[in-house]
Amino acid sequence: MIKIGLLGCGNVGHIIAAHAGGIQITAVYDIIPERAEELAALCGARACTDFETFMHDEFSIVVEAASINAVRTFGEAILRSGRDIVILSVGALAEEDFREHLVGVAREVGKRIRIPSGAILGLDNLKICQVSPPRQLLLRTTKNPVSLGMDVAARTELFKGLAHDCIRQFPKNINVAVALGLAAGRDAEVELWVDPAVERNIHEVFVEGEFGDIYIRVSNVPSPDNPATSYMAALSILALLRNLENPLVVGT
Ligand SMILES: NC(=O)C1=CN([C@@H]2O[C@H](COP(=O)(O)OP(=O)(O)OC[C@H]3O[C@@H](n4cnc5c(N)ncnc54)[C@H](OP(=O)(O)O)[C@@H]3O)[C@@H](O)[C@H]2O)C=CC1
Ligand SMILES: O=C([O-])CC(=O)C(=O)O
Repeated sequence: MIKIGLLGCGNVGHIIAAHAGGIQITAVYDIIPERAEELAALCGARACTDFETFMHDEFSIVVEAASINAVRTFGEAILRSGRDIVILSVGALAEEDFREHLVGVAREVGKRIRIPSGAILGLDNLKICQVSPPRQLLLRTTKNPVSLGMDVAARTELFKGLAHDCIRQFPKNINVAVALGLAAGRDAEVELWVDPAVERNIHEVFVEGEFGDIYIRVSNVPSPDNPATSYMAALSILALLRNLENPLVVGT
């Protein structure tokens, strides 16, 4: 059975714990000790109120569902401890220097950084763009203003530009754009909209290249405890973990 340590005991942490069949969560850590204690009690893990104690527990993978800052702070130490890391706050890898450093550490110690598909689809075959660079790679994200803690009366464009700039301004709402860029091998263009008429987190991906045209539209149910985060993102981590040891690998 795969043993994981869970870094981040918020919304995604709770969904993972609730559906962790076949996966043993041995330790959990959150910057807010009460959250770690509450989640630990739910899933039979050890509650850790500091990172060092967490790292002393027995697990082979850390699942990060905390924040970009958590990846920046703990990513290297996790890899150097001999564990793989699954990073949901993938926006941390938007900054090239940090990304190259972390990937260099992973290479040096022979460990892996895994990026789940999260709240988007298509990361598998978007890797063709690393072979055949696309003419266009655009993500249009539309969320209810509540997801961004805003109150607006009409559909409004909050951002238009490149993913690495967008994630700086909206670190909890556009990790998907960074994941798309990492899959495709180039920074994605992003439009971020809020619309009081939509109930879901809608991600539309437009790609054009010598291979043809791609349009993907994902209409995600927001998670119960954090509307900025789609429920699918937590399911995606569970699917990744369940398939880790499967000898049959599906998707590019
Ligand atoms: N790649 C993707 O497609 C997606 C990525 N995400 C990202 O996944 C992450 C988790 O999402 P979600 O569970 O909804 O978020 P939540 O805010 O519900 O939970 C995150 C938890 O981690 C804690 N935390 C934050 N920073 C640290 C740290 N440095 N050390 C320890 N604990 C920390 C938070 O505390 P506090 O509240 O005090 O910050 C909170 O308790 C977010 O970064 C989100 O943006 C989400 C959806 C899709
Ligand atoms: O990518 C993110 O940060 C969150 C997101 O858009 C989603 O969960 O739909």
